[in-house]
Amino acid sequence: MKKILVIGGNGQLGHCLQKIAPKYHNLYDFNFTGSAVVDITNYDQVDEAFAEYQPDFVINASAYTAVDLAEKESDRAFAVNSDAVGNLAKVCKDNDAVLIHVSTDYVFDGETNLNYSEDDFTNPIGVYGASKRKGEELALDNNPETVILRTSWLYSEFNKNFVKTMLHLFDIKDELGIVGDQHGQPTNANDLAEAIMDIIEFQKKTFGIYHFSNYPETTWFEFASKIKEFSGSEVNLKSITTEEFPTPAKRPKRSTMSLEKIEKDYNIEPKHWENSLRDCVEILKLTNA
Ligand SMILES: NC(=O)C1=CN([C@@H]2O[C@H](COP(=O)(O)OP(=O)(O)OC[C@H]3O[C@@H](n4cnc5c(N)ncnc54)[C@H](OP(=O)(O)O)[C@@H]3O)[C@@H](O)[C@H]2O)C=CC1
Ligand SMILES: Cc1cn([C@H]2C[C@H](O)[C@@H](COP(=O)(O)OP(=O)(O)O[C@H]3O[C@@H](C)C(=O)[C@@H](O)[C@H]3O)O2)c(=O)[nH]c1=O
Repeated sequence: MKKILVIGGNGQLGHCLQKIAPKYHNLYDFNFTGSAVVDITNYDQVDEAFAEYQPDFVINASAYTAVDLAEKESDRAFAVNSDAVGNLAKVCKDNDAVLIHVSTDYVFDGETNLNYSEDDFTNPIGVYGASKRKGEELALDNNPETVILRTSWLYSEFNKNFVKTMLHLFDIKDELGIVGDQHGQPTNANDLAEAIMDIIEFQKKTFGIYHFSNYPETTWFEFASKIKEFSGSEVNLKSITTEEFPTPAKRPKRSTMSLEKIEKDYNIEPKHWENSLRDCVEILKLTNA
């Protein structure tokens, strides 16, 4: 049986992978590790994990994802999102394991009206995006046979994310201002977990950078408006500008990504974000999470 090692197994994506793992129990032996057991910046722990689990595939679901805090904790962000990823790619190469790594739309500056393709020029405007971009480069330099999935605006029923933040704020506020001039593609992390498994299952693998998200594009305001609709909240939402919601880190104005390459090479069709959002809000309503 092929073995899959998941690093960052307690994060949002890690939980979604844990959720679908039972579907594959006849095909793959999964090992989920959290940062307490495998700290990706501790290269000895990474080596020990490879020696113990001898994985055929490694999914890197770990990352430093605090976009605003990264502006102050740049060293930590680069250690986790760049250097450790470069090391992991090298260890995968040395051990004949295929690395599936996850990156972000925040590698782009967002100053375009078009959907970014995988080859488009990157120009991160914050520390988090810069650290993720450096991780992409180091991974591919050290191991060209790495699959990098760039995704965007992830949410799910697990951990902290925009959907859960909104539902919480809807409960405690009468009115909320949400930025309406930043465009992107919300993505249910459960769909990302499925796409990762589809790639692992795909026989004729191709490597490099792929974009994966739900589609089409929207704004944070429209996204919040649908969360409101699906949850049945009575909150009053107001579309505001980026300038009216100052944050320590800048966010791209339009980081929308073309999804053609993954469809062509891996036969993975994107799902409409509203359908995937509806599923998530239903789960959250049922579980009161
Ligand atoms: N969230 C989003 O909106 C988006 C995320 N992405 C990318 O998707 C991937 C998954 O993100 P998501 O699941 O949301 O992230 P989360 O923040 O939910 O989870 C990240 C996980 O990484 C772990 N981690 C942090 N530092 C280390 C470390 N040194 N060693 C091992 N594990 C560590 C954390 O564990 P612990 O807390 O125990 O330290 C946490 O469980 C990441 O690569 C992220 O950059 C891309 C686009 C959007
Ligand atoms: C809470 C809140 C946020 N906002 C805005 C701020 C920001 O522009 C936008 C989203 O805010 P958040 O801080 O939740 O999202 P942010 O951390 O920027 O999300 C990003 O996370 C990283 C990890 C990624 O890789 C990206 O793809 C993206 O998902 O919503 C409001 O306008 N009103 C509000 O009440």
